Amino acid sequence: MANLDLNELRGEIDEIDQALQSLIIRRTKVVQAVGAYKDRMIAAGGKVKVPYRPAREARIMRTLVERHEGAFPKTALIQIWREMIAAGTRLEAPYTVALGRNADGLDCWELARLNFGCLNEIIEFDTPREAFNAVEDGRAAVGVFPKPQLGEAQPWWVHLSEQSPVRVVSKLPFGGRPVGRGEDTEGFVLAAIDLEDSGDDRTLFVVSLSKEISMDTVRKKIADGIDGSVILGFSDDEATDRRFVLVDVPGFFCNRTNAFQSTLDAQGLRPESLRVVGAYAVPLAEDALS
Ligand SMILES: O=C(O)C(=O)C[C@]1(C(=O)O)C=C[C@@H](O)C=C1
Repeated sequence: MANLDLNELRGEIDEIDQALQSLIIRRTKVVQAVGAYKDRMIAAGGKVKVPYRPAREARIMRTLVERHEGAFPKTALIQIWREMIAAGTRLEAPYTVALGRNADGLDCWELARLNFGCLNEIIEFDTPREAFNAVEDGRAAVGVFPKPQLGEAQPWWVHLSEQSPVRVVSKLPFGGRPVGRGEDTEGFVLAAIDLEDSGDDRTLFVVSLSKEISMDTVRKKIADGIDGSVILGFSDDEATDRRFVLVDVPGFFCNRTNAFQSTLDAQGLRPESLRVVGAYAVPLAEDALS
């Protein structure tokens, strides 16, 4: 009798597996149609050639987590979709990942593997400049770089210049950390794509200020001006008296740089220049995943 029940249950699992597989086959055909649409846009002169759309992915993941129920862990659910999305994106265009490390040798290999799936090649580079170049010249579709550290030497984000189409487009981990190695790492994804609003985002600015203003003053004034803003890094320009500061601001500010400029002016910081260097979907909170 027990055996009979087991066979019945396994029969039901087989049925479910087949239904899931049929849906994956169907989803893949739709993703290929999206790829063909993007190809037509590129042929018509569209400049964005990388199929990665992190804002759309963030919306998909948030919806999955919101409607989930039952015992299956949400982080594992997300990982199933990560594999599906990464494998499908690869059908749209080559999807190589450039891995940047910081001056301490830290990288985000585990985060890159989890986010971009088991199939995509991860190329490791010795310097942030080399990894950045690979994204810029199209040898890699995306780059994964460790979260900047305050006061670090040669930060990678100084390469996000006005002349470069490369931007920060996503933060990792988005939903669920690696278990064990890499569990404490955080990173940013870089790509040469347009910044899109996911509905819950943060924006990264590089602000050029006089070195005469102390970092304590900068920190205090920016924190007073914008609730929830964080300074992620700073880098002194050797040749001038300028200092570049990387500021992470809540909200999607890409079309509203004036608002940020006015806030800094009101705080008396008067930046010489101010640029958006990225925007990213706010990752899922740990408690939303439990
Ligand atoms: O919606 C798109 O633009 C797609 O290419 C489809 C898809 C997906 O598999 O759902 C794949 C890659 C993108 O990063 C986002 C979503």
